[in-house]
Amino acid sequence: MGFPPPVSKDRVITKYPKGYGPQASLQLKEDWSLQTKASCQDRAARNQPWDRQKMSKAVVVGDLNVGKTCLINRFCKDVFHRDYKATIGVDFEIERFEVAGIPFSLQIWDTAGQEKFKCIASAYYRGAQVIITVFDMADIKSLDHTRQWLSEAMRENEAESCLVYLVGTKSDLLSVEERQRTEEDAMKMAAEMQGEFWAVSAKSGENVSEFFSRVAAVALEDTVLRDAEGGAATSIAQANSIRSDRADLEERPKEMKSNCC
Ligand SMILES: Nc1nc2c(ncn2[C@@H]2O[C@H](COP(=O)(O)OP(=O)(O)OP(=O)(O)O)[C@@H](O)[C@H]2O)c(=O)[nH]1
Repeated sequence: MGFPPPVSKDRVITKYPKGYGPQASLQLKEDWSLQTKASCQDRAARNQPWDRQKMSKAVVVGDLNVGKTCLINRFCKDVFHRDYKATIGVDFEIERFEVAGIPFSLQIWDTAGQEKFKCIASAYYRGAQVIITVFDMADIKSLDHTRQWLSEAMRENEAESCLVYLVGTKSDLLSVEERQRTEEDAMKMAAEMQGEFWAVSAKSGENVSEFFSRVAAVALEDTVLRDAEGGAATSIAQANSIRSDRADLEERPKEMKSNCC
């Protein structure tokens, strides 16, 4: 089976990461629950094989051109491209973390915002524990559309509950006043979605790794608590379904793309 490569230092999360701000989140706690910490200590002591480690699926949705791919690329590869290249269908990256002492992987699915590719992308919403709805802070219409993106993602996903994030990108393009106004509107939308708001810039890197660290820490806790409720099989079953998603993505016949588009 072998050992996985070590997790890079900036993916080791020992302290519960803060949210974007007190008004941006419904969840203001400052640490993992005692149950989560006890469970993590227990798992770390048992040193479980890496192929049975916890994994969560996050899907990133939103209008075309809002900056979904750039956000993921900034976090996973630390690059930023100025030129727009539309995502065709879906793609994903896996980022490995160590959270509260245990290995944890976040699978981040980048989906196409273009209408003609939507039917490919929505087939991959299934099994997502985290839904990240993205809008462009310099294009207020894209904020209005996040409601629709979230409801479609929830419908296709079929999960009972999800962790919801509303992310405003391109914060570097706004003046202080514009940013303040847009953030106020976005925080209202996030509250309506029962989600958490973040403002980021893939160009400058502002808040990108803080955001994904927060997602990883919250998702790990959610997974641990679900396991405690539903038996240890939950996250392993989920990891298996994620693996089969990858196989599906690679093997799905080309005709699906041509039928859709
Ligand atoms: N100034 C600025 N431009 C950005 C930022 N993020 C993305 N962009 C630009 O916005 C355009 C679209 O970015 P993408 O990440 O490709 O958008 P997308 O949402 O993935 O688009 P689809 O794949 O069509 O759904 C590109 O030209 C990027 O350079 C940012 O933080 N600041």
